[in-house]
Amino acid sequence: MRLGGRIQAAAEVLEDVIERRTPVTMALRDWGKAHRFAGSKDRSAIGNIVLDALRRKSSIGFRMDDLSPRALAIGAAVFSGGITVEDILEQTEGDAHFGTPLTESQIAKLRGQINLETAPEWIRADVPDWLWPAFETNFDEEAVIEGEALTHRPPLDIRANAIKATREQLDLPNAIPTTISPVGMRFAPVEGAARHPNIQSDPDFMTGKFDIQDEGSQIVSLLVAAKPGETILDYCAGGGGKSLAIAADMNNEGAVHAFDIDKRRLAPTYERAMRAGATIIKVTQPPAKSLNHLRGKVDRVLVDAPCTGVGTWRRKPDAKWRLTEDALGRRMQEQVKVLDEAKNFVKPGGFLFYVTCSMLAAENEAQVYAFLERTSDFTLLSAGEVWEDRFGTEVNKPWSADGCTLTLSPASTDTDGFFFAVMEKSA
Ligand SMILES: C[S@@+](CC[C@H](N)C(=O)[O-])C[C@H]1O[C@@H](n2cnc3c(N)ncnc32)[C@H](O)[C@@H]1O
Repeated sequence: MRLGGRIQAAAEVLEDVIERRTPVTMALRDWGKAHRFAGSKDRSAIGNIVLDALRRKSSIGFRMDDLSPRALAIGAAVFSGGITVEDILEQTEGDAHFGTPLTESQIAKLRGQINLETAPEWIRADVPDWLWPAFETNFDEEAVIEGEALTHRPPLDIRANAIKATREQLDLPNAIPTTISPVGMRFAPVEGAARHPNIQSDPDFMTGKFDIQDEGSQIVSLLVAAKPGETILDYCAGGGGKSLAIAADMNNEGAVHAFDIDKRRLAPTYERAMRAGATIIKVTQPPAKSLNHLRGKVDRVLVDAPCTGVGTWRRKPDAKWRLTEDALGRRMQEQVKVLDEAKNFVKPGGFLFYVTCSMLAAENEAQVYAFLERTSDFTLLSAGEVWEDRFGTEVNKPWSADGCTLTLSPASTDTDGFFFAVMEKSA
């Protein structure tokens, strides 16, 4: 396919996502099925334009003075994808697949006629307007920087599985060591139409020497600071990503109980633990009463709570525009529930960790403070001290709204957004 066909295809996929509210992965898959002639390079080029357009929907719409799927696709190709107006003019001349040629007005806008600096802050930050007050309250003068950093293409991070290999032993050309996690390697964000290597077919992946995990997720798992021989409960384990990281950090000695209310989400954990050789992971299927034998006995309980996923907007940009106040409210209710359930497993003198991949105070600090209000036997500890114990003082520090909890973000730590708090149960 030529450039014009790719841009037009991206516009069709965007129409499906924006106007019919189809999830972007499904819309791209459906397009691929209906256009089997398109090669893998075309698919990745189209995917990049679509995802870039969704990451920067507001700011591209402002700069193009047009929020239509076609304007967003053209704008994304130029403002994010490294394609010049001249490229488009030259390569689409007489190309029926591109549809209507660029107008004079579009050309002027693509050349920067409209200054983004004149836009309201929520547009410059590409944060939905209804969420902007919450974002501003949390990040104050950094709010635009934090929002804008969530519009960049993400890197691809892997975690060396210490049970089987160090990161130095992995053969991953083009990956560089992550700067905070001592077990991570990073493939830089792709440029233009490129895509990340398919590392799932790498022999070291298939034999469990590494797993795919964002550095932020690695970091919060390391901040649990689990010691070999301890008993850990990962109460919202999902597919087991953090259980695996914790088991490796414990040198595969002790026990990591992986539980999730949703057994379909938990299912991949069996196979992943086997591949990683993480024999200390014990998967417990719902209902939660199967965990009764652990009540009051666990050294460290991790609550990786269900949340809006604001911190993952770089990877799932359609979620940004799909999010509603109702959905946020539902997640907040679930967060109260998981904290109140999980706390019962912590032994006296043990620790409760509250983690989300959100960057909204309502799901983060506010949940922790409300929990401490209604629970008398937990004390909030300084997560900053845990951070320094683990990572020292030289690396990029996360944001902290209160000096006690931590918020990792693309802008502060060059990771996905994550919130981390640690509470100790009185002895
Ligand atoms: C953010 S995801 C966890 C991701 C996972 N820890 C990982 O690292 O891949 C939140 C999980 O909480 C689970 N969950 C929601 N309510 C729950 C509850 N009451 N008890 C246990 N798990 C719950 C959801 O099913 C979901 O898998």
